[in-house]
Amino acid sequence: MRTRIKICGLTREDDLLAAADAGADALGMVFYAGSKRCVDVAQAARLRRLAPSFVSVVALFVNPSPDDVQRVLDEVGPDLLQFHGDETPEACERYAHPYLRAFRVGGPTLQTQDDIAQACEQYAGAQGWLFDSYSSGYGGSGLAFDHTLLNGVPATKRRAVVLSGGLKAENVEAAAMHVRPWAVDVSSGVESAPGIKSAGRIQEFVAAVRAADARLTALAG
Ligand SMILES: O=C(O)c1ccccc1N[C@@H]1O[C@H](COP(=O)(O)O)[C@@H](O)[C@H]1O
Repeated sequence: MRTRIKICGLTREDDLLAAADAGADALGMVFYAGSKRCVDVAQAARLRRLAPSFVSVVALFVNPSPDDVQRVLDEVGPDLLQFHGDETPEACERYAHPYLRAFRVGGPTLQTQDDIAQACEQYAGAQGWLFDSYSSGYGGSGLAFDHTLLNGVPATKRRAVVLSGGLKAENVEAAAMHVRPWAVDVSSGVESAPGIKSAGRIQEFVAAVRAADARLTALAG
């Protein structure tokens, strides 16, 4: 049992290296002008080159134009795309590139376990389903949601589940024990200011996830 960890919203070289050194499996960069964590393509390409082998790079978009996504694919070369807006399945799949579909749980169309089950079915082509909380912006709010709604995810699809939304060192162990996701994703919870990560907070977050893994392994054994 090893819950994968994505650290999102990286904007600085030192932060990216701190996340990799702490044991992150994935490093996220935001290409959404409405975010305080938005990076331009040139900076993202520099950051991407620093990512060590066997650590994935994820490019996050909110309702992007196809040209913008293609430019990031060509110039940054992310391993995964993350669509965090209102993109249709067709819009996510047009690049023939693996992607995460983010669902903003608690929003008008995602209120119940059935709503979530339907959303998962609609985006069956996604590499993973990322569950974030609904907020007035599109994400990175630091807000959590009712994790019991994830009982709507088909039981056979645990490997698709990425839990996010308001996670931090203080709550991720309990959240991982309850949801048992494949991966967790965090942005605000490891920051000292928007877009400025704290190496100490990242290390605490990773340690808390590993504590959940140890407890889940003991329970399984
Ligand atoms: O990080 C952002 O600024 C952002 C902007 C727009 C959409 C998504 C964004 N981040 C993602 O939001 C979730 C939750 O973040 P938090 O830990 O609650 O701050 C996470 O998946 C980020 O990748």
